[in-house]
Amino acid sequence: MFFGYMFVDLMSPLQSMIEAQRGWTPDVFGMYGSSEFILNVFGFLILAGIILDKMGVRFTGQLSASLMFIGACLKYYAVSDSFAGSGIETWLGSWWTSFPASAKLASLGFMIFGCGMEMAGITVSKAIAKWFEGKEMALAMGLEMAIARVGVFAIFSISPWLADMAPATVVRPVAFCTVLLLIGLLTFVIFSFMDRKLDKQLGLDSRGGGGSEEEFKVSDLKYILSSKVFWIIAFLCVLYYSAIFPFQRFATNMLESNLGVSAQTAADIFRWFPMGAAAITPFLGRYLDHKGKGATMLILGAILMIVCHLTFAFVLPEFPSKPVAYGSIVLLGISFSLVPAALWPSVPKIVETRYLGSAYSLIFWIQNIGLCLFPMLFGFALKYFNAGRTEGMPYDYTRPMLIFVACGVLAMLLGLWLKAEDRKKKYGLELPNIKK
Ligand SMILES: NCCCC[C@H](N)C(=O)NCC(=O)O
Repeated sequence: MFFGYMFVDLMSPLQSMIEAQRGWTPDVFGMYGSSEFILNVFGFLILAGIILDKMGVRFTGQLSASLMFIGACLKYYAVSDSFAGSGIETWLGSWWTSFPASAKLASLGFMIFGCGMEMAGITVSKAIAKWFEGKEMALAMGLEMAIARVGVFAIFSISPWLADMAPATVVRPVAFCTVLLLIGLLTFVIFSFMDRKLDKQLGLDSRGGGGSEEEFKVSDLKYILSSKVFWIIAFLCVLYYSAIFPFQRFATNMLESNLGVSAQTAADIFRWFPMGAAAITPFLGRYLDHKGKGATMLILGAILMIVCHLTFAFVLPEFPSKPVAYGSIVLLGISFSLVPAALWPSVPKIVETRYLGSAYSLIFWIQNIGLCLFPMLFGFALKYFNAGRTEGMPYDYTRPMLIFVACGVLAMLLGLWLKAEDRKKKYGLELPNIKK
């Protein structure tokens, strides 16, 4: 997950460079960002959940890590100098000419990578639920997410540095992260040996099932889909994350534009966002394990996000101050700890273990629809509200940022609804995970 999250965001601090070197304008950049989720949205994630519940975490984990690596190799080729001037480039550049050939192939690679990445995400969640059921599950999930966030911090630091080495190029960071993904694949193979040992100790079959639980059937999906609380969690997830991950891809340029600083300085400021989240998420996970209050954390997280996005939209353009930027980034980091720390461990409380893979995949699927649409929507809004901008001028982010504010408001309302449902139906979302 560490290397996966690095790969996802390696281009985020390089928006200006990729625009200058490969002609990726903000709308192209936004569409490239969305491509990570396209195949998932068109059904791959549902299939991934079924594969996970049928085949178990070992097979699915290795398959997903392989897809991530294959997608990364394709993206590397797309931005490499050997692609420039090749026959494939000429052909890809001959249609839909406003979308550069390199962006088309990079997007295809990112799509394949995205299938693996999301499949790995649900696999890791199910594996943690399997290893830590009735124990420190939220802490374990919090630590996993913290490691992923450190990956984002690392790439916001490393990517501009690698790219800026003479001769400045976007190819170097892509190559670096592709190698890391190969190492990631190998680490999952090692995990698989450990997981097989756990199954032997627990007396489970080769896909990690066969204990007291019944086997998963595709028709079981109806139990998940007919649950109201499942839909509340799924919509809260899509709204919240749609205002985080797509924002993350534009945040460096937003800070560059609002503060009038270089891409490197902006990335140096923004990288503290995932780092703040990484530092706090495990503590919140531990708090949840021992004290509970999951639904309350979701509401609080959404409120903090609204405050931060309003600050980016209205305060920073008027007062381009670094302390204000740092303050909002840290607050957003706290929000980004509260919501994930509470959201993912809530899922095993509302569905049975045998369809946990499918439940996570359905939530990820709905979330991916948002993650796919919002970078495009935001990219288009940015271009639309900056119609008169000439090359080299900063972008005006004020009105586009209201898209993210609206997501936060709706997520907060869903959090309140979830808390009310939990009070009525006693799902235990406000209760601790550790059973004494
Ligand atoms: N590619 C970055 C998006 C990851 C989305 C993933 N479905 C997810 O929600 N992961 C949990 C998290 O909090 O990062």
